Amino acid sequence: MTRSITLQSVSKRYGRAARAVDRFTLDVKPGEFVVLLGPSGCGKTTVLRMIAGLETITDGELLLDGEPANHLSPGDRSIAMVFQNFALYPNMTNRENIGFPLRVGDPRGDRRPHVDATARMLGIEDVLDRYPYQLSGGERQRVAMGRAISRQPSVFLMDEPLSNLEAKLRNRLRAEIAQLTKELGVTTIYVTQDQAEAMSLGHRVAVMRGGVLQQVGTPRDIYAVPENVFVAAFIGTPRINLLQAVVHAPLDGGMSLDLGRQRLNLPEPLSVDHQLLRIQQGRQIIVGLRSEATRVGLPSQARPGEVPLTGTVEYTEYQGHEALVYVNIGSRSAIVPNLESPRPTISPRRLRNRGKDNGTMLTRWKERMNTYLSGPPAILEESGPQPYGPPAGYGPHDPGRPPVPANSLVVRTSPNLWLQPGARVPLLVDLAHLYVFDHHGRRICPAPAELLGIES
Ligand SMILES: Nc1ncnc2c1ncn2[C@@H]1O[C@H](COP(=O)(O)OP(=O)(O)OP(=O)(O)O)[C@@H](O)[C@H]1O
Repeated sequence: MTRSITLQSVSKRYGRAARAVDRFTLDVKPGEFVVLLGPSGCGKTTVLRMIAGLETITDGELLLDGEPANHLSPGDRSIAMVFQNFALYPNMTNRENIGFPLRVGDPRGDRRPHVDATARMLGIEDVLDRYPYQLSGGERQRVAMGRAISRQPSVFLMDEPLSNLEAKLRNRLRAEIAQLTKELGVTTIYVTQDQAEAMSLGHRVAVMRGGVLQQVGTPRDIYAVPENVFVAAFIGTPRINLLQAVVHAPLDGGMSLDLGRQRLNLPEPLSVDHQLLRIQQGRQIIVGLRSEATRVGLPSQARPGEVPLTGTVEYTEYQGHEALVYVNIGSRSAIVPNLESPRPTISPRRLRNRGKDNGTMLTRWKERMNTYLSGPPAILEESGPQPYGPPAGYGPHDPGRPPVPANSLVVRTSPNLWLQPGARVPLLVDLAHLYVFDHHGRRICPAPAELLGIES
């Protein structure tokens, strides 16, 4: 049996602290595999524990198969949890560990065939008669999964089950988990901080920040149409280039995005998406370009929709199958704070005003917007010369390497194109891959469906 899970505006407050989870709404279909993704402390585990019944729900409603479930005890929910630190009974063999849930259900039943079948599925038949301390990390995690499977749950909740394992094993087990949950067809919610893991495992991915759900969608959708700058920056390697810019839209001339020392000219006739940028005239915006949106090429080689820029090579990172070139184009990066560890916060002003004015539409709207993004998602202010240092998330950096300017644009190229630091390079930007975010961090290009009058 597999079941649906619905969270309707669910919140969790621990004591008097700010909400660890804030009005979280999600509908998980029977048999679906949904990944909760976000940095440390954003509330993922809390959501999982509320579904399992290990944490009470402060506000909102949990439905299992459409039935209210807030009041159900953990034992009545038919849910199995797998944690990152494999909680096995040390004084039981692995066979006894896997068979334990069966023993609880039917003390006299013959558990052997079931345990053997589960162990075969997980490839751990050889270690069944050993104790957990005699296993490798990967084997122990498989036994923990085996124990979860023997309960024949209708829901799997997995809390970073692979994070303690080394990279190769993690990749292998990741594939096994995908296969296993598909075979079992059990509804699964999987928590991780690793975007690559989320993208490869989830039918859908729910991105969280500071207790607030930012976006939920298929991996393809959240990569291709991130709703805000936080999602854009959290998904994808290398991290998306985010540049401070100003919309330049004179009444009598062409429209462009001013990046500092140069402009991205938007070709005429303007696309609908670009026409909608006109209302941002003179405003600070954020331009997002993934590394594959820009290539090294002369203006004469431009394909339709590509516009030229130039830059100076700062550094090249050889990756084997490709090279990442860090190019200075004279622009300034927009910094997305809290990508690593946002914490829910309540502003002192909100605290002071609490209780005084809780009625007006404007107040409620402001609250909703604040909650939606949980603090400013990007910093645009000039803050003097930026320190040189590798931008976070752009791959390994060892201390012996030359410093990489924080403002450089990362461009993906062929590994055969070796560009020396200091070289001037012509670049072509594919405007089909251009993102623009407003100063609140909301995506305005490609235009949100509701602005275009499209039902999403
Ligand atoms: N029992 C608790 N009492 C008080 N605060 C808690 C408790 N459990 C979690 N929190 C707080 O709630 C917030 C969300 O924590 P949670 O563990 O859900 O985040 P997470 O996204 O799962 O983090 P991680 O990826 O590091 O496990 C954090 O600020 C955390 O400090």
